Amino acid sequence: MNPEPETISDLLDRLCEIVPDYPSAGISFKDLTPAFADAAGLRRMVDEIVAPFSGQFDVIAGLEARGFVLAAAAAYATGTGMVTVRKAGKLPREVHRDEYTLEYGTGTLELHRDDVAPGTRVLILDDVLATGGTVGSAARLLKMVGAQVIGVGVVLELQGLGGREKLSGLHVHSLQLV
Ligand SMILES: O=P(O)(O)OC[C@H]1O[C@H](OP(=O)(O)OP(=O)(O)O)[C@H](O)[C@@H]1O
Ligand SMILES: Nc1ncnc2[nH]cnc12
Repeated sequence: MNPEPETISDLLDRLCEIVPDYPSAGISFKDLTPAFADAAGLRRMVDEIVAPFSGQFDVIAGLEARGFVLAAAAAYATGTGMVTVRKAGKLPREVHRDEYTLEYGTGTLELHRDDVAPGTRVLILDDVLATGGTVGSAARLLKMVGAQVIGVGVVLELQGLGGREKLSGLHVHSLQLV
């Protein structure tokens, strides 16, 4: 008899490393690099993160840096393009800029003004949703160019940090609550 297939939750428990006090004291850092490095892990995460949004998006936005891994793979798998939402100072042409706060600091995200045409339906992907600062910022940038954010996919949703509440009005799909 075949063994039961591993659930996505069991897979993530196995392939996510928890690093205490990184990048600063008191933060329990969820490191998904082992899951990205695992062939079956990467495939499961990508397939399951886009599944609820099938047919609803024209392009996938990846949030620097770990969101790029998921977004590029998901764009290839679904036959769409991928847009990079980057940390400040990395994009060479005219950008929109937005400042935000996250669990362990503050940041600035940028999006090229012409990378997404008005009316484009965009799915945002990232590895972790914590306070929602990063995804909220990306959603504002996409709004500035007239795009329609149809949803947000994340691998891990950290509970108790208010991320989902901050993104009220957006369809947020997470593979695991931690
Ligand atoms: O919901 P939030 O509180 O905004 O936190 C989530 C964000 O934090 C991490 O990125 P980080 O800024 O550490 O950047 P990195 O991916 O470049 O390491 C993570 O990859 C998310 O993008
Ligand atoms: N605890 C955490 N682990 C990994 N990424 C994060 N982004 C924000 N908080 C995080």
